[in-house]
Amino acid sequence: MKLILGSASPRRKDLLAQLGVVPDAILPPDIDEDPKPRELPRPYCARLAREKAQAVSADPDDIVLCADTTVALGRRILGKPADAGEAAAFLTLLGGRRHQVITAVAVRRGARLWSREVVTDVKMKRLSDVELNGYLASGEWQGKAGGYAIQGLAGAFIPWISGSFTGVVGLPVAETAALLAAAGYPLYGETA
Ligand SMILES: Cc1cn([C@H]2C[C@H](O)[C@@H](COP(=O)(O)OP(=O)(O)OP(=O)(O)O)O2)c(=O)[nH]c1=O
Repeated sequence: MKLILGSASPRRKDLLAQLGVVPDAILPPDIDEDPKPRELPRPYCARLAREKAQAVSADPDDIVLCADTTVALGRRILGKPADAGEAAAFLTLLGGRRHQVITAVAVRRGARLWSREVVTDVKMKRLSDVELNGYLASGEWQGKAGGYAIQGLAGAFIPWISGSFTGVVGLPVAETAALLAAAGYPLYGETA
């Protein structure tokens, strides 16, 4: 049995390491991340995590771990901004409001799949022009759902969350540990 992390995200590798888990291989899947018409954020996020897990090729006994993080403003899905202009638009929408960060985790072993979604409420303060421009110049928005990363400079914009900090960063470690255990991964070194 091998553990395959199906993710290009360095955050996910680091959060797994927090659990003492080092993947045997990292095989990022390449799937279409476009939402379907009228698709809501939570089902969208869950679908993407499952599709990522199905897209990684693995031996029947291997465990594949994938996740997706989606920022939701009401029914609206804010993905990874294409450019600084879109990041500015997202941050302007998010500032002064509460939004949700959903991370869906999917673990697959052969034909069996275990998955969970973790929803965290996040409050972002309204950003001044200096804060917004400084953040855009940092480049930290790149590759981040909603155009920000709580674990970096944008932490200064977030006075309050309710839910899972590691979920916002990209991999909720408590739920991930439970899913890995369900799939038979020896998390605490135990042998089957
Ligand atoms: C909201 C938020 C998101 N993010 C990141 C986590 C994810 O890497 C990214 C959302 O994009 P995802 O599509 O979930 O993941 P990814 O494209 O980085 O990697 P892969 O699909 O290969 O697993 O946003 C943060 O790092 N901090 C945050 O505060």
